[in-house]
Amino acid sequence: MQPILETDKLTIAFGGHKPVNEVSLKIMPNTFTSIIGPNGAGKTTLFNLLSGQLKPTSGRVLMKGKEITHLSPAKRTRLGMGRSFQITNVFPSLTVQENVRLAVQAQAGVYYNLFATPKKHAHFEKRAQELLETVLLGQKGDSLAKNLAHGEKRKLEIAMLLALETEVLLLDEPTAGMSLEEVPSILEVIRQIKNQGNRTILLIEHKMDMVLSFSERLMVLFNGKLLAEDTPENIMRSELVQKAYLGGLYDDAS
Ligand SMILES: Nc1ncnc2c1ncn2[C@@H]1O[C@H](COP(=O)(O)OP(=O)(O)OP(=O)(O)O)[C@@H](O)[C@H]1O
Repeated sequence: MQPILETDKLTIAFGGHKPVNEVSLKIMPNTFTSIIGPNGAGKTTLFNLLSGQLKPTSGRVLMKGKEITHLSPAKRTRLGMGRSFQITNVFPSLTVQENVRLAVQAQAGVYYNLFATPKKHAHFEKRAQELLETVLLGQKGDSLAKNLAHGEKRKLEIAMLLALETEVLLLDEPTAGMSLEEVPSILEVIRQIKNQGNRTILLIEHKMDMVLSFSERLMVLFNGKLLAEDTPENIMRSELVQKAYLGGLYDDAS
């Protein structure tokens, strides 16, 4: 089977420093992979390279076997790659429902028209409502986006990514900045999306309990290098990884 996402010796250098250094990875379709590693290991930089926010110094990024190394983030989104929490087109003064409906319409090629024909409108509205239910915002459709709590905004962003029919979902610390009460429901959202079984999810996360409960594969980044890639069980047993962790180099796993 062809990987849905692949990198080949992906490298970015800032001066002499290489936060991502010859990383070659393969992500298979409909899998859940977490990327772990200490602060500064290069995880977010790797996401920036995958999503196109940064261009590599060398190496390649491929999606479904097609090279996308030089495509803009918008073009990658159109190919089905979505990164959460970087959505710039949430309209704060529109309702939650309207925001998701516009994303559904954008995917259908009917841009920024709040007043589509009644039949189409009903179809878009129904799809928007389904997505809101997937992200547990089914009761919040009429709220203005700007009035949502932080965790709810993140759920809205995920609904909009799903509306764009994102096949590859890049989640960068989805529970960061959330109150303790907000965390379980975002975990439930991620679980539901995983259980639908039709998305490939890449997660950057420090919370090891979350990583272990979701992931089929783990990738360990260390000093910009891919130190290990395996099942969570094997990674946890790996001497190399334990050395990195126990050597005091990884002190923020919680
Ligand atoms: N634009 C940039 N210019 C120079 N250095 C950068 C730039 N972006 C990232 N870096 C450096 O790359 C390294 C990796 O940072 P990155 O944010 O990718 O790590 P991380 O693994 O995501 O860390 P954290 O877990 O703390 O989020 C850091 O040393 C950082 O200072």
